[in-house]
Amino acid sequence: MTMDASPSPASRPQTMAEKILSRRGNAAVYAGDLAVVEVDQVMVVDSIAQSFIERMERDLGAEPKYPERVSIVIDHVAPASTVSVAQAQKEAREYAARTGVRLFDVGRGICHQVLMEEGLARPGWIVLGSDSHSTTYGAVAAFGTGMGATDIALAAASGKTWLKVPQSVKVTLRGELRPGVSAKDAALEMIRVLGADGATYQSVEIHAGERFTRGERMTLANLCVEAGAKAGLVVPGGEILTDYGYDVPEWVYPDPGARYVREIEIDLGALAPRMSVPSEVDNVHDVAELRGLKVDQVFIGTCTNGRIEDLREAAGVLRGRRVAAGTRLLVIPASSRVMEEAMEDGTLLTLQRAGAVLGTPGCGPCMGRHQGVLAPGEVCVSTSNRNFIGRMGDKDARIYLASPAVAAATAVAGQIALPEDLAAYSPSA
Ligand SMILES: CC(C)[C@H](C(=O)O)[C@@H](O)C(=O)O
Ligand code: SF4
Repeated sequence: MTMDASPSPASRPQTMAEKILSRRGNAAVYAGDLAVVEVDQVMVVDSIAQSFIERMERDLGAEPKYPERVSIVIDHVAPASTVSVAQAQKEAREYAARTGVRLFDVGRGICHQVLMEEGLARPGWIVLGSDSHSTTYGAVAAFGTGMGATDIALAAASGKTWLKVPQSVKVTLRGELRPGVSAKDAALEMIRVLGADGATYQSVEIHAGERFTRGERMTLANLCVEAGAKAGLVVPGGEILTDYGYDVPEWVYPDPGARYVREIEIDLGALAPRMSVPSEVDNVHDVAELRGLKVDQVFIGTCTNGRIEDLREAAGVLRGRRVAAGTRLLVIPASSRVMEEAMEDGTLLTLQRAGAVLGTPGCGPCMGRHQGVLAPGEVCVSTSNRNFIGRMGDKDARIYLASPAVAAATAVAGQIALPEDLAAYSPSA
């Protein structure tokens, strides 16, 4: 279903981004060059589908060049919340039926999670999404990036895109996380160090050796866009791709001597659970400093932390305990597969018994469109990736970003808390 992605021979060492964008048949490219590249997969989300279809049919008068390389995912407001949303989704379904592009309908899950599960992002691929968190595909060494409806339509119509090859920032993660500290904490710390605009139009190349599972790598790559990054590429390591079924081609690894604009090191062993406080993602503090703040809603889910391991981590904290009176806990699995796994192993039952409200796989209230938006003055602890003003509802609501374990502990305590604070709340094992 795709072309030979291996790169043209290069005359000097290349970063991962430079390698992936040096498609065979083109000249080898380096940061600053313009590259015209074949695109392996184009992803369109529900919120953008209508303008995508308009660009394709009205402006370009074009059909998708390779329908099998285009996927539409109905995930952001799913099931539909209003008649106009329902109408837009109906048009997206009709478009998919008419053109033969893939459609993942209501309930299948969040675009990034679904594409990964379906093997529509693979090592060395170039994946364009109409969604900023398309950097997530870097978890499996795919160059994933977000673009607007026009660029996405041009890519679908021509099978190609053009982009300036980004400079790369090298982020090296050393040491080992302490118990109770997760990849989310490492990702938040990375954004703090990079800064909210610190990697604008750059590729964040994450060197973590054999650390981190594929899901954890998704969390790291997902957050990269919060530093403005064009892509977030995690250098493959360990066993991450063996259960995924795709080989990592040798050529994908960055060359020793490749040029980076900035190099950063983070000592994982020095990290405590972290939290991003309103209203900037890079405003990151230790959870311990924030303990005790009363919380109205806790949201566990999203493309950042709605995977099975995240739900299990939350269930581990909530088992035998109850969500505090006066606090709501909303749990939304990232995909139908995650939901099935969480049903099979009892994770959902544990969460439900603890008092969680379970939602349909999808984005949920992450961007404030439905299913749990916040009232003025409310405080939410969320496992998502953005805490901007008004992001989840009213502009006077406040959002704190954290790991699933911290979110779960907070739900039990009714105030910002760490799992270790819950001794007083544990009735049974
Ligand atoms: C709706 C979509 C275009 C948007 C994005 O680009 O990221 C959303 O997913 C978000 O997280 O804000
Ligand atoms: S879960 Fe949130 S961040 Fe992820 S794609 Fe959906 S709205 Fe965007």
